[in-house]
Amino acid sequence: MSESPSALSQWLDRDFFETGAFLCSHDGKSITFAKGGSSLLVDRFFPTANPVFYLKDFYQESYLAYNPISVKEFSLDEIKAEFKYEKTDHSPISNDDDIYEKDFELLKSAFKFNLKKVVLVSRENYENFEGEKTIRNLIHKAFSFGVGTPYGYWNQHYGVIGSTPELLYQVKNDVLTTFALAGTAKIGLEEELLKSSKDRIEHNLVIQDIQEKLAGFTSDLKIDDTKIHPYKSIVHLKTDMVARANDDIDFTALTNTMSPTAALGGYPKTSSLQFLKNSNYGAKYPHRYFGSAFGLIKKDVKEFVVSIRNVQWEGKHLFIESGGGVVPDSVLLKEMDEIHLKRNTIRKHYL
Ligand SMILES: C=C(O[C@@H]1C=C(C(=O)O)C=C[C@H]1O)C(=O)O
Repeated sequence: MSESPSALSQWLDRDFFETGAFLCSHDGKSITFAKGGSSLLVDRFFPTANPVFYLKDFYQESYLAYNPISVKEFSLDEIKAEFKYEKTDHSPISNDDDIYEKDFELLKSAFKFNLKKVVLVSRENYENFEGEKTIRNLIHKAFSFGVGTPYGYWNQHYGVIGSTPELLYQVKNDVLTTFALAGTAKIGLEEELLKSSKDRIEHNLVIQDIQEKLAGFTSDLKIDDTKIHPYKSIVHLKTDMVARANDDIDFTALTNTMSPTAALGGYPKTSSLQFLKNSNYGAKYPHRYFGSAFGLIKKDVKEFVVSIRNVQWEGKHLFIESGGGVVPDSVLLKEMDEIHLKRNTIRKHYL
């Protein structure tokens, strides 16, 4: 007897592979898939009860708003049964590590001014996005990664699929959940990371940044102790934060204010973004979604993750971006190692 097709395989069609999205909830309990429909550039979230996905521009207060034709929740078992990996070759063709080095030197002199931390990024490029085959492979990989929150979004021009360790915020009922995640080491070096003053400085700037930003939107903020957070072959410093959300919260304003936090932009926000826009990397890639907010607004939950630890594509061209926080005490070779640790963890699993 042949097996009957699952609800997921019946729902999947060409629309999904042209424009689609998915997001796993922070507690891992529900996985929302979306297909078809269109994306448009907006400055404000829609006042609608229908679920809408938003991807923020890293540098600007504007969003790609994705309003799908069909939205459905599927179980992890259904997803794992549907999306299988089909072998393919994505050899690296180039990277921007030379630009990273130049920006690192520029930044070191900029620290004399009003800057405490900037998150510099590099990327590696690979051959050949292959449409449905690549999307299926990447979805399989995002859900078999083992840590983080699987997410993805694509249209005919741009796409991103990954499993992120970082929640920007979740608001459920009147509770806002978030955390500071910054400070990185290889697995096995947990004690050194907890004791590293450079990593503590980077991390505490993220706590301070989130605390300052939440002040206008929440009350009763509680900040937990800083702990180790494992992510495959990497460990991070993580501090949980929870607050009571104000009744009249404006989610566009909250997302604009929170993103990017000092974990992805820098501290203070305005001058670090100014530095990044004017950097060699910013000049080469003036349009950027890496490290920005991606999320879902629906009636009872508002949830945004930070778009990192992913594979992205533009046209046929695939790439992985990775970054790390730079403070005045940072050393170039160590920062490059951190970028390579993050990049290799993603490349080994996904490509
Ligand atoms: C920028 C990335 O990660 C971010 C930067 C970190 C750091 O500087 O230590 C740690 C976690 C993330 O907040 C990335 O994954 O590329």
